[in-house]
Amino acid sequence: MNELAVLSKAMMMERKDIALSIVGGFIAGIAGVVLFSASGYLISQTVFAPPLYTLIVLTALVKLLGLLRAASRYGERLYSHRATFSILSRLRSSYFSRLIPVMPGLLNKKRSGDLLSRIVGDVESLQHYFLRVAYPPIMVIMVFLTTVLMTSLFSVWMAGLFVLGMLVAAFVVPGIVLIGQRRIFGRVRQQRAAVSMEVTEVLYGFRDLKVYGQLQERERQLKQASDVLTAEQQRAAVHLLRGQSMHAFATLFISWGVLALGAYLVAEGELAGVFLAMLVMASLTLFEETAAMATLPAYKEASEHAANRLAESVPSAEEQVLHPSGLLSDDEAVSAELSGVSFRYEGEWRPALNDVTLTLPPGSKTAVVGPSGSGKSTIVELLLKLRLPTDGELRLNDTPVRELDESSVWRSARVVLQQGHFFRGTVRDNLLLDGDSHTDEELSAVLAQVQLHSMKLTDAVYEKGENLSDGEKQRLAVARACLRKGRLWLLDEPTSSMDYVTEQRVLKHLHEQAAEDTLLLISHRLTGLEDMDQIVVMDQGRIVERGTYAELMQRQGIFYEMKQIERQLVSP
Ligand SMILES: Nc1ncnc2c1ncn2[C@@H]1O[C@H](COP(=O)(O)OP(=O)(O)OP(=O)(O)O)[C@@H](O)[C@H]1O
Repeated sequence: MNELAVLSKAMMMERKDIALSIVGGFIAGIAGVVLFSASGYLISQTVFAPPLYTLIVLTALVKLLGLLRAASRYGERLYSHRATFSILSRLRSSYFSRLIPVMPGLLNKKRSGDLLSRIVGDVESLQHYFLRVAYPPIMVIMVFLTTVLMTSLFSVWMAGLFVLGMLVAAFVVPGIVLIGQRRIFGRVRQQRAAVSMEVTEVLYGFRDLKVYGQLQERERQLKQASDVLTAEQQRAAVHLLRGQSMHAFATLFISWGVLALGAYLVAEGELAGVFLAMLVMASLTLFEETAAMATLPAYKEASEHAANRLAESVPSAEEQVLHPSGLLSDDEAVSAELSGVSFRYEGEWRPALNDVTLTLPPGSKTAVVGPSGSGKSTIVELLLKLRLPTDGELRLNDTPVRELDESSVWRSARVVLQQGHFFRGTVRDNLLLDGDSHTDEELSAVLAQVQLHSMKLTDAVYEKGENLSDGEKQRLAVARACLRKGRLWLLDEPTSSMDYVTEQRVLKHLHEQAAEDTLLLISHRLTGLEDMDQIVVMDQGRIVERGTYAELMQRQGIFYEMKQIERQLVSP
């Protein structure tokens, strides 16, 4: 299902508000046409000095129509905007729910700035679809047909001219506006994506750009891209205004035509003169209602393009594997089994994991060691179902991971990744990330357990944890994991930036808390691994050695050599 199909579905769900807004818009449109026609008729009638009650009735009717028009226009705006915002929120949730599962792979292909531009700009563009694309033709057709029907009661010729005018206003003018529009709006979109990319690059790389003396140059490029975007947006706005002016000119021209034809029909005795002003006023008001048709092609094109861009960044609902329903139980420690698992990142020729077979029995403690780039973190990503194996099978609690609901996997896992993310807010906000409720006493106790005794829950945390040291960030990430309920601990170098004493205390606490759970620890240091049930040594995506600490030391293989090197480095 692409975004336009999602949009249509969302519109169906808001059908009550949409129906009410159509009724409101129709009443407002017809009330406007009748109001101005009645005013024209009233002015013409006064020339014949009619009885006072005629004028009183007409004046009262005009006032009543004025009130009706205002009230129904208000209702139309209220319901149509309410429907629009509900549709927008449905679109956002639908887009995000399809985006999240493919996010890790997507960031490999798209720059985050481009993705941001899609999430914000394109989803936002779709909000115009109902108000500016789907709604105006319905309204115009309803108001127009009713007016033509009423006009034909006075003169068929005049009704014919109205039809001609409508063809010009609804097809010819929008057709002309369409010429060149794709190019102009395409450039705006392209440039908007370019600016988003520049902004994210400058924001993410601010410090490095500054230190390497490149900041000014990047700022200059950003300003340049922003200036080009402004110029393109101006061009697009001028294009839209040109369309609107063309529409105003064409409809005014048609009203002059109505006046000329009316005068001719009056002179020929085919139309009573008292109706002339009424028909001219009706045409002026009717064509005012069609103004939205002039900008319709622009919004239609923008919405369709946005829908395509969104559809291209996430697989459609049909393409996605049916949402698996398997759940991991929180009551028992999780078991994991990788059988001949290989994994290759998209676009890479070399597999990050190559025929890996590994079992993590429930409640076991496993350490994974090995040189940088050997595939250790990739195992964690697969266990978290952030990515699926290219080959082989991965089972959690004896269920193939493909059949498990991702949220259930994430709920069962306590994760500390190498680069944990911290949000702007307080320490408390960052601890309560998963929405679980914990008392302040519990939170403070966990902070103490991870050796953050001096940190207060109200302490500020800057964006990306800028005001915390790397070791503090790691301890806060460990605290976050400790507060969760899952029975599978996945710790990717959780203590690499801590001093030796703190590291030992934090690891001791982790072992105590995870005593009954399954734990996988990726470690760059080879100390403190004596109590592990198994140690797995990886190199170039393969498991090259495995066993307990004692077994590996006795075998005097790769682990033993690594240990000797570490010992020499620590005490030369
Ligand atoms: N997002 C990615 N896209 C493409 N290749 C990747 C990606 N992430 C990792 N790789 C590659 O996959 C291989 C394994 O990476 P992985 O992060 O699993 O290694 P690691 O053993 O955890 O390394 P380190 O100890 O440095 O964290 C590396 O060659 C790396 O370049």
